[in-house]
Order: sequence, then C-alpha cells, then structure tokens
Amino acid sequence: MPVGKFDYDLETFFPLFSKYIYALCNNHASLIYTTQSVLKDFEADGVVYLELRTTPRAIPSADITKDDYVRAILECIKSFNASSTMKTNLILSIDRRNDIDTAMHVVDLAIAYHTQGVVGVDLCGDPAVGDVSIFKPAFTKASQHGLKITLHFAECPQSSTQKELWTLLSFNPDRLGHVIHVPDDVKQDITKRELGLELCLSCNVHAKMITGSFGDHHFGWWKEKAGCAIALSTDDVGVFGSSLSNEYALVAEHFGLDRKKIYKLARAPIEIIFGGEEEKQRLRGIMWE
Ligand SMILES: CNc1ncnc2c1ncn2[C@@H]1O[C@H](COP(=O)(O)O)[C@@H](O)[C@H]1O
Repeated sequence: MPVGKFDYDLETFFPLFSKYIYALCNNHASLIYTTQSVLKDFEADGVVYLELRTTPRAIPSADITKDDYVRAILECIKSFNASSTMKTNLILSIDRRNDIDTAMHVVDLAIAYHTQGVVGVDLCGDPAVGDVSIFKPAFTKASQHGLKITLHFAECPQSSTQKELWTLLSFNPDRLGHVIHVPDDVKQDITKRELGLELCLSCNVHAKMITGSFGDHHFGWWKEKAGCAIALSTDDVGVFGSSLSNEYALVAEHFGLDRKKIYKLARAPIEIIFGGEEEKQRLRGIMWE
C-alpha cells in the first residue's frame, strides 16, 4: 500500500482484502505474524482492553480450516494476554456475502470457543451486498448461547432502508457499528435501548462515507445522547492510518473536548464491552477518571 494513501472508499476497500491482503496472509506463519503485529500496535498505543474482530477464513492451499484459523488467532491472543496489561477478546464475523450455512458455521465456531476468548458475533462486509434478513437464525442462536452481538449498521444509503435497519434491530444487538444513515425513528429506538455505538471517524471521513470532515461526523450528535456509550473504534488502522489514540485526539480537536471529557468518553465503553463483569471491574480500576 502506498505510504500516505488513506483514501480507500467503499468500492476499493473490500477488494483490498479479497484481492491482496488475503493473498498475502495465506498461511499459519502470516496469520500469527499479522495477529501479533496488531496486538503489539494496540498495546504500544496505550490500549488496555481490545476486542478484535475477524471473519473465519479457510486457507485450503495451506491446509488451514476455519477452525484452525480461529484457533491460531486465539492461541496468539492467549499468549499475548499472559504477559500484557492489555487484555484482548475476539469477535467472529459473519460476512454479508455469506449464505446461512456459512453464517451458522461462524456461530458454531463462536460457541465452541466461547470459553477460550470468543465473546461475540458481528455482521460485516460490503454493505451494498446481500439480504441481511437471512441471518436471523444465526444471531438468534448466538444469543441463546450467551454470545454478544454487534452489527455494522447503516454504513451507506443502500444498507439503510427502513426494512434493513429494523431487521437488524430485530436481531437484538448489544452494539452497533458506524450508525451513519439513521432515520429519526431508528435513532429513537437505538437511544431507548441504550445500545453501545462503535464510531470510526477516520474510516468514515477518508472513505467519504459521510459528507464533510471530522467536525461534521455524527459523533457530535450521538455524544449528546445520554445512555448510548460510544466506543471510538479503528476501522482499520492499516488501511486508514489512524491509531485509537489519534481517534481520541481527533474528537478532542474537532469537538472541543478537554482532558476530563476525554477521560469520561474513554471510560464510558467499559459498560458495553463484551468481556464480562470481572474485566469491567479491572478497567474501572485502571482507567483515569
Ligand atoms: C467500512 N467498514 C467496514 N464495513 C464492513 N465490513 C468491514 C469494514 N471494515 C472491515 N470489514 C470487514 O472485515 C474484513 C477484513 O477482515 P477479516 O477478514 O474479517 O479479518 C473485510 O473484508 C470486511 O468484510
């Protein structure tokens, strides 16, 4: 990737993975290398709790099944967790291109590895593709097994029809990602349910998913809504060149938040992590007030 090129949009972003990144990250050694590299970067950035997400991927050329893929990443996380103050958990993603059998397989993997660091299931992928209603049984099963749910939500106009948004809300998500093109009635429902919001400023600005720049981001609207905790998120550091601490610096600069307000913002998502009560307690103890 050319140095300083951060202008991938929703048309060029997804092929970047399917054409190039997956071809480069295509064996056990490269899976471990990339996972360790991501963990080291977040730790060096001062992160104390991380939820990583990935779509289970079989790599037949290296004899890697989806199960092997998930296990390799979990082993990497486990050994990193053992020697770091940053604790990491994993979320497994269903890609919107998937059929229901593939989605069920993701949920089955999440259930199988629930006690080993998988904390939730996500819906991701090209928002211009797929009929999300087919995934309801998969998310229902995930919930029944105590897994948390987060969904990429209202990323582009095509994926923000009333039908799609209410269908996604019927999956009973715990958190929503992006929440860009959200009509008022849906906003009201999100606020009423006090859903956690994963907002990704650099991604949305660089990929031109919003009109305008950082100061125009819908973070400004949601930050006023008591109840919806905001977890600033990176989507993703490699593609858009912005670490998590830079995302906090951006909101401080563009929304006039002083140190106290930034501490408060960074503490709020403790309540919406998928990592359980004990981890919440640890974080309440170490995050600045
Ligand atoms: C604009 N933001 C986004 N919207 C939707 N899906 C996204 C995304 N950012 C990442 N992904 C999903 O993550 C995959 C790459 O990592 P994994 O193979 O899962 O580890 C992408 O192919 C896409 O499906």
